[in-house]
Amino acid sequence: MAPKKGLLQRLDEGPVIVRQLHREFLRAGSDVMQAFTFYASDDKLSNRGNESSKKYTCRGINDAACRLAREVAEEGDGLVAGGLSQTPTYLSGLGKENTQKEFKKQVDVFVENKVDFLIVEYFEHVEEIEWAIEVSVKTGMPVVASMCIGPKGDLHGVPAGECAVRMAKAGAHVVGINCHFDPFMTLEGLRLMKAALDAAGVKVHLIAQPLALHTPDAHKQGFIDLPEFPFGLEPRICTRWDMHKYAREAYDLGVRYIGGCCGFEAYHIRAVAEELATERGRKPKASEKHDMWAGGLKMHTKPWVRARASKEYWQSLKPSSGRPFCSSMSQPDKWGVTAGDSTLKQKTAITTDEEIAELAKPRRVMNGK
Ligand code: MET
Ligand SMILES: [Zn+2]
Repeated sequence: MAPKKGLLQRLDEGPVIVRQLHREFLRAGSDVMQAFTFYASDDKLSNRGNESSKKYTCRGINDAACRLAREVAEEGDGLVAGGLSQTPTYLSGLGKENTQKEFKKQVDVFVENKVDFLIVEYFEHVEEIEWAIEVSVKTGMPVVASMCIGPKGDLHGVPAGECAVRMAKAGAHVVGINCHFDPFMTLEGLRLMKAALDAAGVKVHLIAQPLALHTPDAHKQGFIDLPEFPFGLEPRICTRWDMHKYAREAYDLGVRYIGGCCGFEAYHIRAVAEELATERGRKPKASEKHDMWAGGLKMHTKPWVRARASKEYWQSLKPSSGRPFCSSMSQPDKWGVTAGDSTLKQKTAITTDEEIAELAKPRRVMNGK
């Protein structure tokens, strides 16, 4: 008889690869191995509606993710964080008790795995994140809370500053913004948060985990409404030089948890860590084979490329896109722009075949025809 498979083997969809992904970021300078637990609540996993998803449970995924993150964190001096995010239960209007039950199941696994802290992230509604913070602080662990909002506030119309104050008052030790907007729009939102926290006399640390994508044309709901979301966003990717600028601006603003969300690759994090090497008192491991500010180009065979081995050159570069028929800005999806305050409303607003057909049409661009 074949031996029974253990949990990790049953969930074996490439733990080697997951470990390696953590490892790349650890070497690039990440202090935190954030376990891959995003959206891994039971209600979300069963929401996926396909047969194969049934083998994935909140407990199974979160447990395996925590173990893998810890294994790699121990290869350096990394911390492990377990993350919670928004739930279908909240969006379906099923109320506080049911929503908190979903959070509690995830948090229990994080407690059992002795993660170093919790990240409550990617919430569009401040009310829901308050419920998540409430459950999280009961563990006694440090709680980081970030919303996927921009300078225009949450999807119920609560301003960014007020969201920050409410997250802090709910008990979060670090508050801020993740995902949905580019680094510079995210920092705009954080400026508003900082001002409101200062005005309210509330002392907490700040976190930024922006996209590694330029989104100057995004509206209230961020990159979700861009026509390129989610599979055509590559032309918007930030360069490592954008990340140097982001890291410096974030630090100067007083942000001390400076990270990244969708689109970030290890080299982006290395740029952040190198920009702040003096403040951090060290360079990342990956910098042993990487000269800052393109120093390695001094060895290039072509003299005009050798001439680019300078901070000034890369800091002032305006990179071309190489796409002559593309505009720099898109027209965000009209549902995201106009549907207003709640994702719930947006979901129910789109009902007819005509509306769906309209949505599927290629989007016009702002500067073109
Ligand atoms: C859509 S935001 C995703 C956040 C999560 N921490 C992740 O990196 O997967
Ligand atoms: Zn993201």
